[in-house]
Amino acid sequence: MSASTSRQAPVIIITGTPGTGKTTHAQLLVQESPIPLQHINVGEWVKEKGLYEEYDEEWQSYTVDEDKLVDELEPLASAGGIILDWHTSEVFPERWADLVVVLRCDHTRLWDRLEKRNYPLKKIQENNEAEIMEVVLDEARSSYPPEIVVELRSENTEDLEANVARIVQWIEAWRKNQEPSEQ
Ligand SMILES: Nc1ncnc2c1ncn2[C@@H]1O[C@H](COP(=O)(O)OP(=O)(O)OP(=O)(O)O)[C@@H](O)[C@H]1O
Repeated sequence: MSASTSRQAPVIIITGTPGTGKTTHAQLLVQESPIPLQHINVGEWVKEKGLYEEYDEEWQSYTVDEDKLVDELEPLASAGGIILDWHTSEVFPERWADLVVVLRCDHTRLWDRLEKRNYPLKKIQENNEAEIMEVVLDEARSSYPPEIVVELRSENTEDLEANVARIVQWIEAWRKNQEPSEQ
């Protein structure tokens, strides 16, 4: 059992290869959730709060200072009521997580989404390969108990809406579980 028993609201991690739809899901979930949730786009946080060691020009990405990141997020995770949106999950301690959603997408569709962002070819290839090899899914499965890791397809709007509805149902059930049982 996670540390959630002392929280009023859960910690939901939404992970997946870049472009699978984490931010799109998190934004809709904030709107649909029966309880207030704060969406933390971890990549943006890292930039805004300077939680990185350096900027890698070649890969056009930041090398994250993971210790600083975890320290910064700790109070928020302890309080609960957050969605952590990031392409990697193993950095977040197991005790934080109540639900880990891993978004998946067909790799050709993913390629198109990343191309639209004008990513360098190398970065598109790397992400595409990671999606095919299930890197993010494997990482989540090796970092959290299997019963809290859910793999969901994110190909189209129907998937998006169904996934968010499913997470909302999970939140309702989580809330019920937190209520003290009647004697
Ligand atoms: N289920 C979906 N149906 C249709 N379009 C989607 C879906 N998921 C994502 N997209 C589209 O794909 C693009 C990338 O989505 P988004 O920014 O949410 O991905 P991400 O996983 O958060 O990426 P990153 O890790 O780089 O932040 C956006 O243009 C978004 O509209």
